[in-house]
Amino acid sequence: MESLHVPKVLSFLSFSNLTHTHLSFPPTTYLSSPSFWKERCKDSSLKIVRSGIGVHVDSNYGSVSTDAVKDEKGLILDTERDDSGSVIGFNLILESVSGGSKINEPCQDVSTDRMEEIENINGKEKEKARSKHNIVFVTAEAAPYSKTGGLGDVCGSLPIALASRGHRVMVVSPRYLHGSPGDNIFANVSDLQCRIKVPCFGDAQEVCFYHEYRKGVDWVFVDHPSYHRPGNPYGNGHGAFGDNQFRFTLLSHAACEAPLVLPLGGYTYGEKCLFLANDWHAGLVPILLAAKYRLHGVYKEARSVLLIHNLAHQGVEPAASYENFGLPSEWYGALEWVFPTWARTHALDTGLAVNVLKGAIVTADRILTVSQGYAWEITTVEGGYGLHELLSSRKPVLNGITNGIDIFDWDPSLDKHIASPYTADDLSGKMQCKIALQKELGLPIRPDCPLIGFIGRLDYQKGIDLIRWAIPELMQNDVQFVMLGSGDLLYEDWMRSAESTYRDKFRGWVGFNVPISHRITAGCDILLMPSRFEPCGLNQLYAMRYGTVPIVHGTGGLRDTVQTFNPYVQGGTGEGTGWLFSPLSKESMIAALRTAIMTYRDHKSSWEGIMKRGMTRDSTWEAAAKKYEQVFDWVFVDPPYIR
Ligand SMILES: Nc1ncnc2c1ncn2[C@@H]1O[C@H](COP(=O)(O)OP(=O)(O)O[C@H]2O[C@H](CO)[C@@H](O)[C@H](O)[C@H]2O)[C@@H](O)[C@H]1O
Repeated sequence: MESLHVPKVLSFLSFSNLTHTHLSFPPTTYLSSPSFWKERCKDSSLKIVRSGIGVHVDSNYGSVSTDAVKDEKGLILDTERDDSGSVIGFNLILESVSGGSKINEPCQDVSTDRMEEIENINGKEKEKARSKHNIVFVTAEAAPYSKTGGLGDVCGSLPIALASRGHRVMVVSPRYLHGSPGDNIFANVSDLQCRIKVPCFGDAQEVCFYHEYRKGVDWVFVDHPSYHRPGNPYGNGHGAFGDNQFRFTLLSHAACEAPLVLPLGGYTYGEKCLFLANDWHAGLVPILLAAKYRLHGVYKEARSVLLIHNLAHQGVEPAASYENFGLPSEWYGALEWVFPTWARTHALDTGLAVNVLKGAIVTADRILTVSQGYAWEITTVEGGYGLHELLSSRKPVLNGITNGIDIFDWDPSLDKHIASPYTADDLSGKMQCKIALQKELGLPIRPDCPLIGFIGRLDYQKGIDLIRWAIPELMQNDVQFVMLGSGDLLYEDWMRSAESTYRDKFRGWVGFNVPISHRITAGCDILLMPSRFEPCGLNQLYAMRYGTVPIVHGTGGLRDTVQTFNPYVQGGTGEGTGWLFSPLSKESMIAALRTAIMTYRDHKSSWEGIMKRGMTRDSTWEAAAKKYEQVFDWVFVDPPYIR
């Protein structure tokens, strides 16, 4: 997907300087808070127009703060002046209303109008969070603006769910332009006319911000020429972009500035916010909070949560590139990463590298993954990708919350991409979808023939090699098989050749196509997911919602979300929503498929029961959002992990 893929077994890395207890940096020699503002302003085209009790900062669009400044106890002091401007008193303002600052007005919370707008999303009263936070998602992808996989889906829908529960939510992501009609997705974003300079890669890099307020969420896009090129967010047909470290360093720096400098809806988010850093691309965010901002008295009340969607990608770069991050040199140890001898390329290779995700793990206030099963797996040698010891050391603050899905985007009764709508009460439309899919793909139209689907990145993670290995045997059965995916060129070529080998049974659609993914999800009877590891997995959730029965390897989030069919319980009606197989072998996968096909053919009512249980299962973000809120409450109870 992106950056360096870290070899699976890195169990004997140097862990010196890695854990919290090992983090020891020289005492800070940084300037106090007002001076820091001066420093920031030098870097970021903001300028101090007056200093004294308070700090006034001017940017391209106006003055950000007022006389208000935090004292040691976390209260806000607002000065009261007479007509001549002399200070005649101070007012204490409670923390709870210190959410952000309106340009040229005293600090106060987000406006009531705006809150009501957030509350009325989807036109119905929603259950509200007990305590509301200013939340800043930082992510390389957010659907519908950008998506290569599940990260985009989650960052496109979880923020909306949280906003609808009363939180103030901003998503910061790059403004990718590819020079294609797809760029139209940014048609409604507006230039905030805010340019800042961020210190990294040996210079002050200028970025600017675009914005769209949609579904209660502030979608903020960082703009820089390095985000404008053909391909996907991480690379093109020639592989990953060589400057991804630069592109995502920019993103993280810009995201840290956004709550301070962007007057969204008239108010900045302010310093008391919660950063949700997604995967390694945003991994610098918790590091910057600890290494730069907090040391200068900024973001002392902010917290960071690292949300791991996939531990296999860590943002590993040569050690010499450390200076590019714009971090103090004494923080090198937080990102230091040493490859084992066998993974080095030549005799003089010392194996020294820097690892952004590792840095985030040792600085974030809490860590989350996208299922409970995966939260445990990443603390094991097999699932930890070299980081298991470090993650184990942070177990007290490590949790897993299973992803939800966007139930409006993925709703078979409303889906505009599919041939015919259907519901759990009336499944007739599903057969129409199957016939339409067979027709579209040029397969023989055979309503009774089990149609098996696969959707996903053609990647080692997804067990695509197992499918390739199993296809000759599977194709001896009376089944049809449809695959949609892109990625590894070897497997793209194999899909094309399998199509000509099994003309009446196999179709391989090479590419990334959202409407087709909906049609496959609706038209197939079975969805196969032999993932080697799967932090959560979304396709099995979509499949169940569409009455398509998942057959999955029992790992991570797949094991947490799919329940194997058991016909002997519930008075003979059975329970379960699909089949889990284990171990990950061709034999066990084919055995599970055979069981499913036999059930499909010979036990129609059992099959319908499996479909309906899947369709009515709760996969909403609403349930997941409540669990996120619990973690948000915990993170604010604890002091910052690195102070
Ligand atoms: N060729 C194609 N055309 C159209 N759509 C395609 C496609 N290939 C994939 N998709 C779509 O991309 C998404 C993939 O989501 P997944 O959760 O299955 O995997 P991914 O590994 O990207 O995400 C990582 O992050 C997510 C989110 O946390 C975790 O669920 C997951 O386990 C983890 O690996 C789905 O919406 C799927 O339909």
